[in-house]
Amino acid sequence: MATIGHNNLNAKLVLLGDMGAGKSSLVLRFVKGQFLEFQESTIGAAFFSQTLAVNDATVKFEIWDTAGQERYHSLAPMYYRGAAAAIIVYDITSQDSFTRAKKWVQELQKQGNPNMVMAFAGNKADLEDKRQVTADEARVYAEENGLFFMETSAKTAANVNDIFYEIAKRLPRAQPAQNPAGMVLVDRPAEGSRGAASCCS
Ligand SMILES: Nc1nc2c(ncn2[C@@H]2O[C@H](COP(=O)(O)OP(=O)(O)OP(=O)(O)O)[C@@H](O)[C@H]2O)c(=O)[nH]1
Repeated sequence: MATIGHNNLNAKLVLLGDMGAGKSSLVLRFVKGQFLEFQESTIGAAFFSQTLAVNDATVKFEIWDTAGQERYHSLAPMYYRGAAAAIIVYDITSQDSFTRAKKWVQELQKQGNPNMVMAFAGNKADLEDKRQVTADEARVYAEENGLFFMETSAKTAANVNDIFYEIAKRLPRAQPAQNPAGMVLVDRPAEGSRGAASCCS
């Protein structure tokens, strides 16, 4: 969920997509400005955080980078449950990864937070000569499903900060802080003083 207080917003964000699509690479590029040609496959999930300034507010993303291997699929709800935003990633050089990404969208539409901001990222845009998924095909799909679409490259950094920035701008701002410390403090008059004119300014 996104929580807000004094113009500071905390937002849980999850990355989903086929193995090898470039989820970890996008996060590594966004959080550390790095890219590894041989990025290791994620086991389970990995957590990162990064803060962005957007207009007069700051958004602290709490990022869950999930593992794309099928054997980890059953863990995914733990990471997307309660998320304010998701980036569904496919690899523009792989039709299979595009098909897999659409399955993730369906799953989020059925089981995710209904107000979730969803971004659809066609990654590896630097590999134009190996392209299997056209930008038009993905854009039409994204529009039909209420997602916003960008092609990205974790390798060249194209559109990487932009996709997080776009998400930050789209997060709903009207929500009051939701017990950030997990505790509810109620300012209740002491027993016996109720109704008395003894209170309290
Ligand atoms: N050319 C190119 N290669 C990329 C890009 N993004 C990722 N890669 C490469 O693709 C491979 C897989 O990237 P990862 O970031 O591990 O993919 P992932 O989606 O996190 O994979 P899992 O952890 O298995 O789910 C790595 O060798 C990366 O170097 C990109 O934008 N361009």
